[in-house]
Amino acid sequence: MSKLTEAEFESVDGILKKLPPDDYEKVRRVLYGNETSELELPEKAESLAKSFDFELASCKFNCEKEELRAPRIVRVGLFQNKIPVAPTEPLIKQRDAFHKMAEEAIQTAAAAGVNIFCFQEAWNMPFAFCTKEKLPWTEFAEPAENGPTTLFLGQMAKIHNMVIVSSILERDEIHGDTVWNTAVVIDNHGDYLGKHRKNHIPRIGDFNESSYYFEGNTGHPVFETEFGRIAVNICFGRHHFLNWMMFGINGAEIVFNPSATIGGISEPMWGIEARCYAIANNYYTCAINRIGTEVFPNEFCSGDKKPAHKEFGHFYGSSYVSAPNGSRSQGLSRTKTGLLIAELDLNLCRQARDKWCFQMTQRLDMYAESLQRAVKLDYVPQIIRK
Ligand SMILES: NC(=O)NCCC(=O)O
Repeated sequence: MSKLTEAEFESVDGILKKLPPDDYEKVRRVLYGNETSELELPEKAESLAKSFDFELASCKFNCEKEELRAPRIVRVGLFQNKIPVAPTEPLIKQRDAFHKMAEEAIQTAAAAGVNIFCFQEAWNMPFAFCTKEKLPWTEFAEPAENGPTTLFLGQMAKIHNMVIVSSILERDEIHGDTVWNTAVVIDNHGDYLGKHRKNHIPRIGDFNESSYYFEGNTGHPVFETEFGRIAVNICFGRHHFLNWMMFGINGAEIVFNPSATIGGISEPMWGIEARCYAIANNYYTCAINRIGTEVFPNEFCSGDKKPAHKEFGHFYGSSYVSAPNGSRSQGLSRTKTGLLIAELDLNLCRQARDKWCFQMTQRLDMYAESLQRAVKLDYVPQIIRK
């Protein structure tokens, strides 16, 4: 079933581009908004991507020049990947393979001038929560501040003067060895800047992660980096509009959404959600999804009356970037490991705010007061009846 799905088609954009050019341009404008262009990437980036067998795509968003503020140009790199070796391999072999793949991706991103690089959710392990088994999978959990992956990426960040957002399974050794789903932000000097723990934990289909970790307790941090103010809304958090809103209220200019999701659950929503909240909050959003079908050693059930199985569907990639004015990049492939480079001018956030006045018209005080009442046990919904 999933093999068939994987082979189904390469990308939505690939199909759209089969339209006659005039028709394509009309459809593109309505579906994707303001025109964007491709970047001219250095030959080195192209040849590295080719040698590592990644798709390499790019997008530049247009922004008006201002007289009093200089442009604030930032390049982001979104990396979507298959697992490089099977989940049946020894863990150390798996971890080394993930790190090798990361090094190749970051090297390629550096050659393309990337300032901020972001991985998909739990990028350095198979997405094994569907199995409901603890060992060996919880062995992948490591301290956010100084675990082997953070230390390794710290070196990469320093060498390449790049901020790196690394979404991993965290082991909090100080607080009872608890496990969390966490995004670690490493600054461009290679130092740990901070972390954010996934706020909303799915309980849908095989995405039943709640027996591994609890809902995050780190609020909605925005990380001030040399390349702009960034935040991370991890996977299932993208369905929660208040989650997105709080990152905006705290001043985010780019919100990354590292994800792991399969076609059977979310594909029709994928292109809408991160883009919708870029519009609502007038910041850039970067949605990154993993790729491929992961086959686990033991069968597991999905609670859907179907026979037990060893995999739960195809992760469809399709990573993309949306701008504060609603325009968006094309998506990466549904089937290939890939790197999307997008050039953003952060001035567009304020330009979109001045145009649409969403912040001025949003009436937060009214909703704060209504929500205060709505969460009370004795709340009576405001319904008018005859
Ligand atoms: N990893 C994760 O939260 N997946 C949930 C499925 C979805 O939100 O599409």
